[in-house]
Amino acid sequence: MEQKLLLSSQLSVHNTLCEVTLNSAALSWRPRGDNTHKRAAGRRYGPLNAAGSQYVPVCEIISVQETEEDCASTGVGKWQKVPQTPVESNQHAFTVSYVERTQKHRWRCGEVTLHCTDRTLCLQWVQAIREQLSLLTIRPKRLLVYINPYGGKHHGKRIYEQKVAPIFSRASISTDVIVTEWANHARDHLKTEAELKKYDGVVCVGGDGMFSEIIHGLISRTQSDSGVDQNLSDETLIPCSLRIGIIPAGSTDCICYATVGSNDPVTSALHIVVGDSQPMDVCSIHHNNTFLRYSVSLLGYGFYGDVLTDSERKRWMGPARYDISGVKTFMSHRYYEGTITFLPADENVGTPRDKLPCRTGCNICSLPSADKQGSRDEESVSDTDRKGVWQVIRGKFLAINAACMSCACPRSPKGLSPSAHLADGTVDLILVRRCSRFDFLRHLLRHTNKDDQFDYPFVEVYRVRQFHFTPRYEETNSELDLREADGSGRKRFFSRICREHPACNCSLVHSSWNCDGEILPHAAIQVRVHCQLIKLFARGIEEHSVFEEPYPLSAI
Ligand SMILES: Nc1ncnc2c1ncn2[C@@H]1O[C@H](COP(=O)(O)OP(=O)(O)OP(=O)(O)O)[C@@H](O)[C@H]1O
Ligand SMILES: CCCCCCCCCCCCC/C=C/[C@@H](O)[C@H](CO)NC(C)=O
Ligand SMILES: [Ca+2]
Repeated sequence: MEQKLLLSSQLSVHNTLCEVTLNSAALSWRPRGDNTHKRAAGRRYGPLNAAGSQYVPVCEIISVQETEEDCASTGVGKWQKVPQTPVESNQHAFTVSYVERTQKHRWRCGEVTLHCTDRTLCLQWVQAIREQLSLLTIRPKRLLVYINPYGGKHHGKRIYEQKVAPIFSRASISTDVIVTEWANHARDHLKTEAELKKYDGVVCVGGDGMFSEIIHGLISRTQSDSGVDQNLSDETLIPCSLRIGIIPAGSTDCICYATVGSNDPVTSALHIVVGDSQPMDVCSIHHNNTFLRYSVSLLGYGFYGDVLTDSERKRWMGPARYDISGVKTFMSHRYYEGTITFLPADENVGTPRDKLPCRTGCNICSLPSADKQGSRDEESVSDTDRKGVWQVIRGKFLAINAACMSCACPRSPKGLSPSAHLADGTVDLILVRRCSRFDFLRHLLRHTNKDDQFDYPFVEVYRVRQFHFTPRYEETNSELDLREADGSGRKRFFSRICREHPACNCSLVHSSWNCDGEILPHAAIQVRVHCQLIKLFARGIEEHSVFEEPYPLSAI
C-alpha cells in the first residue's frame, strides 16, 4: 500500500545531496539523480527499499534531535569533524538515531545526520519525525526499573548506568529506579507497594532469578487485585497488563536469550524502547492445593535439580559455579524413581520433535485463543474435546525436565527443547531414563551442537498442558509395588536404593526441582500451563539474517 508523503526536501547526507522523504512508514534518502543504489550516500546506514533508497522504518527510529554542527557533536558523545565541503557547510542539521541490526540478533543504536540549508527547515523535519514517533502509542513512556546489584558478575548497576540509561533518556523514557537491597525486595515491592498505574512497564536488571522475582510480584499482585486465589490449582489466572523488560546481567540469562536471541543489554534496551510485545506462557506449580511457584523456563528434577542444589553452595564462584556443579553431578550419575502423569496437548500445536522453532510472529503461538492450550476461552469448549486423556509413566530417571520455552542460552544455543513455544499454552516434558554414563554424556553434549538430543531410546518427549510428579517414596501404599513389601516395607525400600548407590546415604532417594533456578521445597508437584499470562518487551527470535529486509518493501 502506497504511504502518504509527509515531507520531502533536498538535504545532504554524509557530503552528498539527497532527496529525503518522510512518510508514516519510513524516512528514506537517495542521492539526487541517482537511479541505482550503488552510489547511495556515503556509507550505508539502513537497508535499501524497492526504489533503491536507504531507509529507516519509523517504528525503528529511537529519537531525532537537532545537531549542533559548529562545535562538539551531541551524537554518541564523540567529537566530530566540522564540515568542510560546500554542501556540509550548512550549519543546520538533525540526527536520527535508529535500530541497527548486527550479527547474532544483536541490535545497536545507529545514527544518520541530515544537513539543511536553514534552521526553519531543520526544525520542520525534527517536528515531523517527532510527530510520527508520538503516534507509536505502544512505546513505553514511564518505567519502573529494579536492579539486582549482585546478579551474575555483580555488574548490574554499571550495565544499567552506562549502557541502558542513556538509551532510555535519548528515547525520552522516564524511569523510577530501585536498586534491590535484599533477595525478594523487588517481588515484595511489586506485590504490595508499587504504584503500578503510573507505569507502562517493569524492567529488571539481573538474571533469571531476578526475572522470576518480578513475575511472582506482578502475577500475585494481578490476582489479588482481581480477587483470584492462586492457591487453587484449577483457578483461571488473570493475565498481567504491564509488560516486563529484561536487561541481562545474570549467570544464565536464559529467558532473555530465548525471547530476544541474545543476552546483550543494549539489544534488550532497544526492544523496550520500540515497545515490542511478546506474550509468554507461565506454569503454576502446586503441592496439594498449596501454591509453590511460577516457572517460565526450566523445571528440572534429577540432573538439573542436583546441579542447582550443589551450585547454590558455590554462589561465590559466580557463573562458573554451574560448570563445576554440572561436572560433579554428572559424575555422581544418580537416578530417581517416580511416576509422571500428564495431559497431552492437542495436535495443532505440533510436537517437541517437529523442528518448527518458535520465531517472531510464530504461527502456533498466534493460533486463535480458542484453538490454543490452556487459554482463558477454554471453558467454552466442551469438556470431552478439551480434557483429553491423562497418561501415566513410571520409571527410573536421570532427569525429568519440563521446558515451557526453548531454554536457549549461551551454553546451549538451541536450548533444552529447541521447538518449544513461548506462548502456545504447553510445556515440553523431557524424560531421560536411566542409561549408561556414556549415553547420558552423549545426550548432554547434543545440547551444545546441532544434533538431536531426543534421538536416543532412553529419551522420551511429550508436549503437555498439565503434569503431576510423585517420587516413589511418596507414593501411597496402593501405588507402591506391594511385591517389595516384607513386613517392614519402608526399610526394605530404602536399603534397596542404598545398594544401588553404594557411595551414598539414604537422603539420595529424592532429588529437588530446579524451578527457573530456584529450589522447590517439595518433590511431589502438580504443574499447569497458563497460556500467555505475561508479556515481555521482546518479539521472539527474528528469523531473517542481518542482510535480509526486516519489513515488506512494499510497505516502505
Ligand atoms: N540485593 C540483593 N541481595 C541479595 N540477593 C538478591 C538481591 N536482589 C536480588 N537478589 C536475588 O539474587 C538471586 C540471583 O539473581 P540473578 O538472577 O539476578 O542472578 P544470577 O543467579 O547470577 O543469574 P541467573 O539467574 O541468570 O543464573 C535472585 O534469586 C534474586 O532473588
Ligand atoms: C558434561 C557436559 C555438559 C554439557 C551440557 C550443556 C547443557 C546445558 C543446558 C543448559 C540449560 C539451561 C536451562 C536454564 C535454566 C534456568 O532456568 C536456570 C536459572 O538461570 N539455570 C540453570 C543453570 O539452572
Ligand atoms: Ca510454551
